[in-house]
Amino acid sequence: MTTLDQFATDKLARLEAGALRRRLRPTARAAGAVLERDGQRLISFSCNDYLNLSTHPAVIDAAIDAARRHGAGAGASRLVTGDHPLYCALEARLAALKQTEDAVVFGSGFLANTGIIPALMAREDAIFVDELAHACIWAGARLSGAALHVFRHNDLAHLAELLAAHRQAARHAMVVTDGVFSMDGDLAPVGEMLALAKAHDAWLMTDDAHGIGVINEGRGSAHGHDVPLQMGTLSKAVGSYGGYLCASHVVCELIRNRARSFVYTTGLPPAVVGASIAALDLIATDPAMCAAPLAHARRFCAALGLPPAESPIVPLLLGTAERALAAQAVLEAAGFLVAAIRPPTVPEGTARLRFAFTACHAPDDIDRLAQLVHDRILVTA
Ligand SMILES: Cc1ncc(COP(=O)(O)O)c(C=O)c1O
Repeated sequence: MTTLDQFATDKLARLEAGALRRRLRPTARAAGAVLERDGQRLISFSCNDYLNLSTHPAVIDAAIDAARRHGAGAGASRLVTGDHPLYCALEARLAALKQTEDAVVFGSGFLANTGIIPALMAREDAIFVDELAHACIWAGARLSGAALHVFRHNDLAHLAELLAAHRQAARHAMVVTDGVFSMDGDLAPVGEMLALAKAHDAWLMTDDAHGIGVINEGRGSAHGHDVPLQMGTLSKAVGSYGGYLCASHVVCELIRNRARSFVYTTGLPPAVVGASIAALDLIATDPAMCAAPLAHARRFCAALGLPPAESPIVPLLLGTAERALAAQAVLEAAGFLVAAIRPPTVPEGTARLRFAFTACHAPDDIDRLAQLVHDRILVTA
C-alpha cells in the first residue's frame, strides 16, 4: 500500500528528476525593482508590478486609510454584508477606464475566469480558446462543461475554420483569448478576432491581466474595440489584488447573481480595494508612466537585436528546463532576478527566461542586463 507521504515523495522525486520541481524562496521587496533574497540584493526583471504601484506612497496610504475606516476584512460575501462602500468606487473607475457600462470585481483574476465562463456557458455551448491561453481560462472553460475547440496561437484562419465547423451545433459560442500573452508578451489580434466572433454569432472574451495599465495608455489591449467581455486583474500593473470583468450592466448583474466564485466567497479586504482605487487614479492621469514599461522592453530588445516588444514581457526561449534554470542562475549571480519559466506553465521544449520590464527600471540596468544576456546566455545558445 502506498501511503500519502510516499505518494507525495515519489511525485516530487519525478519533478526533481525533470528539473521541474519548484521551491518557494522568501523574497523581500524593497522600493522600485529591488528585492532581497538569501541576503542578496537583486534587481528584479520578474515582477508583474509593471508600474511599481504596489510600493507607491499614495497607493499604500490609500490602503492604510481604507483599513482604518472599514476594517481589515470584508466579513462576508459581497452579496451578504461584504460589499463595503469602496467597491462601488472601484467598479466605477474600472468601467470608466475600459469605457464599458459597468464592471464587477472578483477576489482574484483566477477566480474571475473560473466564475465568469461557467456563469455564461454550459454543456450545450461551444468555447473556442487560443492554445496559449492562461491556465485559469482553461479552468473556467472546463468547469463550464461546454465543448472546447482549441485554435493555434493567434491563428485567425484556424479560428475561422473551427467556428465554421462547430458553431452551428452549439447553442451559444464564446471565443476566449489572453489580450497580452503572459509568457510570450505578444498581443491577440483583438479587432480581427472580434469581427470574426461577431460574424459567427460568438461572444468574445479577452483576458487583459497583462494589458491594463501598460497598453494603449493604460486602457488595455481591447481599447478601441467593442469587446463585450473584458476580464483582467488588479494584481499586476494595478499593484494590488483582485480580478474584474468590464461589460454591459445587464451582463455584470448576471455575473453578480450566477458566478459561483463571486457569490460564494468573501469580498476583498478594504485595504486592497482602496489601494486599487488609488492606483487606477494614477493610471488614468499619467500616460507617460503607463508607456514606460513597454519603452523599456523595447530598449532591451533593440540592444539584443530581438523583434520589438509588443508588451512589457519579453521571452527568451532556451528549450530545456535545465538550460532555463542555468541561465537564471547566471543572471542571479550578477544581481538580476529573471525567472526561468518551465513546463507545464509553457509547452514542453519551450522553457525560457521571461523578462518583465517596469516603469522604474533604470536604462543603465537594462543595458547591463542586455549585455550580460548577450555575453553569457546567447553565446552558449
Ligand atoms: C493572463 C492571466 N490571467 C489571469 C491571471 C490570474 O490573475 P490573478 O493573479 O489576479 O489571480 C494571470 C496571472 O497570473 C494571468 O497571467
